[in-house]
Amino acid sequence: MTDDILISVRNLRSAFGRHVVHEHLDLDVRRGEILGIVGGSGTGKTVLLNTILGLKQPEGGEILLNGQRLADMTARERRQIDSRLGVLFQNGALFTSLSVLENVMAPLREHIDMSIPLMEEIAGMKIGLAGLDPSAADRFPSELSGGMRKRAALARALALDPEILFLDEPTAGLDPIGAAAFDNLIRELSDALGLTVVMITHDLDSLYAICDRVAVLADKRVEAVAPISELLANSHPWIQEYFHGPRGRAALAGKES
Ligand SMILES: Nc1ncnc2c1ncn2[C@@H]1O[C@H](COP(=O)(O)OP(=O)(O)OP(=O)(O)O)[C@@H](O)[C@H]1O
Repeated sequence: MTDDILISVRNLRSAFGRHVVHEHLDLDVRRGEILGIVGGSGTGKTVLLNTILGLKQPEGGEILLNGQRLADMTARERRQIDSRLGVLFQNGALFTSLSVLENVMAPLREHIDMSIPLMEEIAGMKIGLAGLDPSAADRFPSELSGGMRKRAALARALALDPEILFLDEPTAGLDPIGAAAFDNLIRELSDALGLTVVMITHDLDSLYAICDRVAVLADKRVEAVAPISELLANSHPWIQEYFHGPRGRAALAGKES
C-alpha cells in the first residue's frame, strides 16, 4: 500500500440474508482527495459507507485505514479511529431536543475530557467554520432552514477535527444556489484543512464542481473510478446514460459555461 491511500476496501462482500449488495468490491480513497460515489438507487452506496464506518459488518473482504485492518483493531483503537472520521448522514440526523451548540458539542463530550467552556468555544468555532452565524448556536434544529441544518450537521461532523469527512447526499433537498454554496464550502474546507472527503451524491453539478475522482457503483462492485473527464469515455451503459443523458449534458454545459 502506498502512503497516499487512506482507505482501502478489498474484495468486499456485503449482504442482507440472501440479498447480496456488494461482491468483489475494491476501492481506494486517496489522502486529501474529494471522492464522489455515484450509482443507481439501491446499488449499495449507503451500505458501503456504513461498512467503512464499521456500522455494518462485511460478509467478506477487508477494509484498511492507513494500512491497518479495521477487523484487527481493539475496541480502544476503534474508538480512536472513530474520532478521526466525521460523518454527515443523509438526513442530517441532528438531535432535535438539543440546540445547535449542544449538537456540535456532543462528539466532544463523547470523545474528549475537557471543560464545558472550552467545549463551547470549540463548538462555536466549528459553527463558524460551517458558515453559520453565531446566533444559530442557540437555536434548535426545527428552527433552522434545510441549508442551515446541513451546515449545523457539518459543524458537528467537524467537531473532532476529522481526517476524513463522509457525506451522504449532502446537497439533497437544497435549492441549486444553496447546493452550490454547500459544495464550495466543502471544497474550501478540504483545501484549508487537508480533509479527505468521501461523498455519496446524485447531484451531477456537485460532481463536476468539487470531486477529484468519482467511483461508480454498478453490478455489485465499483465499476470504474476516475476523474469525470475519463468516465465520460467509459462504455458501461449506466455510466453512459448517467453522464451523457439530459441531466449529465446540462451539468457539463454548466461546468463549461
Ligand atoms: N438494513 C437493511 N436490511 C435489509 N436490506 C437493506 C438494509 N439496508 C439496505 N438494504 C438493501 O441494500 C441495498 C443497498 O441499499 P443502499 O441504501 O446502500 O442503496 P443506495 O445505493 O444508497 O440507494 P439510494 O441511492 O436509493 O439511497 C438495497 O437493496 C437495500 O434494500
